[in-house]
Amino acid sequence: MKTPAELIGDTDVFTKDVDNPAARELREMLNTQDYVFAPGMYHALDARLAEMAGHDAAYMSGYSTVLGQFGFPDLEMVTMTEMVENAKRMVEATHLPVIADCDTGYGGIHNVQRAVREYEKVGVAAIHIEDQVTPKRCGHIAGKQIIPREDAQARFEAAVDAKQSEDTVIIARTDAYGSANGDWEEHLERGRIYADAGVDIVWPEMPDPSREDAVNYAETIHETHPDLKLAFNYSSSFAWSEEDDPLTFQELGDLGYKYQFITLFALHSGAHAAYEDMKNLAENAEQGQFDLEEKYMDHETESHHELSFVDKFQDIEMRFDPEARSRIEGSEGFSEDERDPLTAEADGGDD
Ligand SMILES: O=CC(=O)O
Repeated sequence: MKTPAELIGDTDVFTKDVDNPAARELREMLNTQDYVFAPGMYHALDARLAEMAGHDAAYMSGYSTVLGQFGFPDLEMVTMTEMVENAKRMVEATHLPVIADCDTGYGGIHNVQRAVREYEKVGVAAIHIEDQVTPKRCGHIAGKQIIPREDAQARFEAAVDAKQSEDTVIIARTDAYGSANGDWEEHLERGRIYADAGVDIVWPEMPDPSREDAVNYAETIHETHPDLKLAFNYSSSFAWSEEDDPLTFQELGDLGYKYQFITLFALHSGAHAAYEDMKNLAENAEQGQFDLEEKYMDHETESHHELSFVDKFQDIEMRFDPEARSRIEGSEGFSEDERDPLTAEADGGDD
């Protein structure tokens, strides 16, 4: 028999070592590449597509998740549990390290610590936490406000302290510049304070795509923290293509913005494509399907059966179920030998 006090002893019962190989891989890339880039996305298939397309990492963007999975604006209406669940699905769907949005940490110090651990448990390589009040809002929706410096420092110290794997990467975002109660000097000072709190990367959220601000921030903070890695949001809220001379990824990498991402890249890409194709279908009936097939036949994304690794799952069936082989061979539909579901003579795999 033990008392609760004896049970907890000198150790924190909530602390369990976690191995985080994805975080080690991300750290290795951050230390050796000019920069690490991740497209923003919100679901498992996009994470797999990012890997197929040759990206370094997959970024579970908060805005993408709340809009893509719930249809909400980015106003912290989705819970930590729902965010972690989404991150878990993405981690399981790809070999890429996943960097995930952890908003404000979802409450006070205990919530922040729990959030760090929950994300680690599902295999996320890195999370970012910001210094806005809870509930937060997208950095580019008017009305954002930051918590006092001391509270923010405590938030980040608690996040670093909560890590179960020393490899897990903590990114501290400051929203000071462009908020209702912050300014440029606060933006810089908070970056320094968060770096001193032990975070791995500082993300200064910028209100516009200004080169001057990006350069100024990096040069100024590196005067006091020369080795500090920065993150840069090549934000989907800006019209980069309308800039006369937009910042380039390489230029940002040279400035020390070692982690770069485009928040809603896959969401915009998917929304645009799906809307146009659905409009065509609404206007032109089956011709809409013929036109879509023309776009994806013979393309890497042609087969949903291949994208979902059906043959691997059929192999597993055949290993564990003695009747699976004859069932698969004696029926119609996609199997390893019948790889092209669109042109297969007998195709029952139509879902
Ligand atoms: O903070 C970034 C995002 O929500 O995508």
